[in-house]
Amino acid sequence: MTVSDPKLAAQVAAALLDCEAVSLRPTDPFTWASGLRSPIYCDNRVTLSVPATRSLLAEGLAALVRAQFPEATVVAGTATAGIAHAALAADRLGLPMAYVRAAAKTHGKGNQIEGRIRPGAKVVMVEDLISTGGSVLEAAKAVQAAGATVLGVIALFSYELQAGKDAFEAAGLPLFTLSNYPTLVEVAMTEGKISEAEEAALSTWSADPQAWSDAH
Ligand SMILES: O=P(O)(O)OC[C@H]1O[C@H](OP(=O)(O)OP(=O)(O)O)[C@H](O)[C@@H]1O
Ligand SMILES: O=C(O)c1cc(=O)[nH]c(=O)[nH]1
Repeated sequence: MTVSDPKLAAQVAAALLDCEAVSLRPTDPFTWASGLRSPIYCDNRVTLSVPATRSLLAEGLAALVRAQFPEATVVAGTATAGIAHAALAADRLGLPMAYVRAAAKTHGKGNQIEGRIRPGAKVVMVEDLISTGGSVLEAAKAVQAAGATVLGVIALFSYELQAGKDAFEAAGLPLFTLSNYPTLVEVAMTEGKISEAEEAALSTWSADPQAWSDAH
């Protein structure tokens, strides 16, 4: 898991805080896609409603593809929250775009992959947010099963959980993100957007998210 530009990581963290994408609810925890319960939720979907932030993220993702995966032939979003960001980045890159559902449709064409990913394509997966990595890595498996090569994953944000790091290592896929949890907390503290008590609570959670989840 790599943040390639610390200055951009801080800028993206500040933008997420500014558009109120980040919520803290320690006494009424969020349930994540993985089933983990958490005191924090980062709703990157709201960035689509803020043009300046949306552009910052799209430019950042496109730059990641140019720098890390110049051989990419397709940009593929993970349904649903990764789709729009993949489309915005693909448009800037002039590359084909597709998206991958969590499961194949049970009607219509029965597709899991929408748009075209041909055998031999070199695909960069786009996700909005990485917690355990389960969603995007399942989507990557569908792309591989279609005969394409997955070069790696890019995302707006990662919690940097050990479970996520292990999952990417096991899948043999590199992950590059625009920002991450440590940067978010640092910027939130510097800007006075979280109190010392909230920082301490988040620190307890991030030291062992599974234990925190089990206890809540
Ligand atoms: O790394 P993971 O543990 O898989 O968690 C992250 C995933 O969870 C969220 O999706 P969600 O399932 O809430 O659906 P959505 O994208 O349709 O909003 C998010 O958009 C990621 O896809
Ligand atoms: O793991 C998740 O489901 C998740 C966490 C988070 O902070 N934001 C989000 O959209 N999903």
